[in-house]
Amino acid sequence: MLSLTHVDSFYGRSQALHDMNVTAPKGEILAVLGRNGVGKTTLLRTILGLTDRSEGTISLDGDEISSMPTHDRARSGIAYVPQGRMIIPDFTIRDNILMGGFASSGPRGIPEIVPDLFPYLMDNLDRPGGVLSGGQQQQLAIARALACAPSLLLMDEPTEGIQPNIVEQIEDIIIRLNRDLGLTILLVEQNVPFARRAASSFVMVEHGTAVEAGRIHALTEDMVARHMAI
Ligand SMILES: Nc1ncnc2c1ncn2[C@@H]1O[C@H](COP(=O)(O)OP(=O)(O)OP(=O)(O)O)[C@@H](O)[C@H]1O
Repeated sequence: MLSLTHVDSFYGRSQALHDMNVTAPKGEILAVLGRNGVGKTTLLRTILGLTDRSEGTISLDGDEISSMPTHDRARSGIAYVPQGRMIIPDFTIRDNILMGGFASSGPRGIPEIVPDLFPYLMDNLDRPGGVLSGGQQQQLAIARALACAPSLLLMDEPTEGIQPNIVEQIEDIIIRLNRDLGLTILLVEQNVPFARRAASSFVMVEHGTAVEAGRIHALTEDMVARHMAI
């Protein structure tokens, strides 16, 4: 289980998270919902220690991680699929995947599940990452995250900017990562129907804090309208 208790987080002097409390049960998907700019990405970055400073408690499976440097948080089993995917275009698909393994202390290589989940990537390991479509790059970003053998995956709008006919494939893969591999996933998502389909629980973020949270069936249309409508 991941839990954040009374977490504040800062970029320089600017405070982006205020008294944030979040619980992500082990082996479940937690949907992180809210409008643009409310602090969802900052929440993921804070869990990894990537903001300038944070206060409060962050614990993963009972271990306090908030004083650890980012590389130790990655070693403790946290992987990140960032918004925009951040593929290195001149690196091959193979090297982009292997790069993820350097974040872990375990064996390095292409994760066993990759051929099954992403046959196209396996068939094109020597092609540069930059030639891939948005959907294929998202697959690559997920494969790279899996290369550090994580127990917790932080995913930032994984279907954003992807062709509609590929979105469903990515969604199914995210659900498989949870159901088949047992990964705990924090899923930042604007697509509420997908969040309802995939997640067991949700947290609604506004002004850098959690304003609603609960099991996914408790997410009402009224909450969505109040906190997500533009
Ligand atoms: N590197 C940064 N330096 C300073 N302020 C930042 C930085 N990144 C984000 N912020 C500010 O922190 C607040 C939260 O931004 P964040 O990107 O976490 O929101 P978000 O909910 O993920 O939005 P989006 O859906 O647009 O990514 C915003 O006010 C933003 O301007």
